[in-house]
Amino acid sequence: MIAGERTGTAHARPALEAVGLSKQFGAVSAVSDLSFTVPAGSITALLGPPGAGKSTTLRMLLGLVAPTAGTATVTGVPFAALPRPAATVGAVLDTLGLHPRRTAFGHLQVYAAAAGVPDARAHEVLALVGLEPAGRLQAGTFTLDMLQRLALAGALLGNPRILVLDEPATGLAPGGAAWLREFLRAFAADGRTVLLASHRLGAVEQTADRLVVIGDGRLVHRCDTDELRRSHTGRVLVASENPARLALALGAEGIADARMLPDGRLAVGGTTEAEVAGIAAAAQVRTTGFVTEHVDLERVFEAMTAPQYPAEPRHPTGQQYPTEPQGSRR
Ligand SMILES: Nc1ncnc2c1ncn2[C@@H]1O[C@H](COP(=O)(O)OP(=O)(O)OP(=O)(O)O)[C@@H](O)[C@H]1O
Repeated sequence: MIAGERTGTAHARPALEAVGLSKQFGAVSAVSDLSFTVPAGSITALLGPPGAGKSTTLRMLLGLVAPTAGTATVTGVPFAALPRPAATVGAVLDTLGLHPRRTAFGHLQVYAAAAGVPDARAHEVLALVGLEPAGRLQAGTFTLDMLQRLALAGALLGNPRILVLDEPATGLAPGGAAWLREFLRAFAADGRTVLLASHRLGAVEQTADRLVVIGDGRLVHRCDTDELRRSHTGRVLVASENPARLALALGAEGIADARMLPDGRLAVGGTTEAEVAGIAAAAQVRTTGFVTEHVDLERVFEAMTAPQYPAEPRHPTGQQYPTEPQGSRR
């Protein structure tokens, strides 16, 4: 079970939850029987290739798209039933819809009125996202980085407990991704919750502590980010004078993942060069060379969702590519 998954206690009520969620747009199945939870206090990433159904899922959670089947809840109730939605959940789904001549502060004033918060809060959120100096500039002059920050400021107006962000790192200037990571970590540090959607694991790997991977609208994989890293730690390739004896020595130390390569080297998983060197020295096996192979987690993610990269345009009948993603059988 993933850390924070439902345990049956009142405290475990998830911040966001999808149960059997499906959305059909005409002949297109955008989301199919999708279930996952976003525990309070977590930073959860909804990952999937373009067209996997991430935005549709976020929109269903936010009550902007009606599910064809299943339920989407925020703190246990449908979005529409939230007594104070702006104080519960803030969202950035895109950075469009801004009037180019209106200032950043002017935009936030409009949203503040809608959220029922005073104008002073607009200054606060501009400062929170590092945009205070640009508050009086027209949005039409903004870079994509500034537009992303302005959209985030808007989502923060109601001081929500939950943030839902679609591709929040897109267009951020150099250093912006690190800034966003620190911002979201601080946001979650006091028990608040973040759900962010991305098509790239690399964009969220350092930020999210949980991953929900979808492909073709279906759940493909769910895990803690640490768990994914631990299960793909790479290998140490070691050349030695007596690989069989080294393998025995490693096994005696609980390192069982050692395979002989055709060139006579041992490929050892779940360890480090230093550890293998120490065990070899203790077993009096002379080593003659080490190479550490690192795993590219982005490739692991791509492999999970590979069947969802159709060569041809998506076909509603699903006949041009597998209808059941490989990973969904896990
Ligand atoms: N309003 C709509 N009408 C018809 N089809 C839609 C609509 N919205 C989304 N779709 C389709 O549903 C599927 C999932 O789209 P969605 O935007 O949810 O995926 P996504 O994972 O967010 O993709 P991206 O990363 O490209 O935004 C796609 O095939 C898309 O074309």
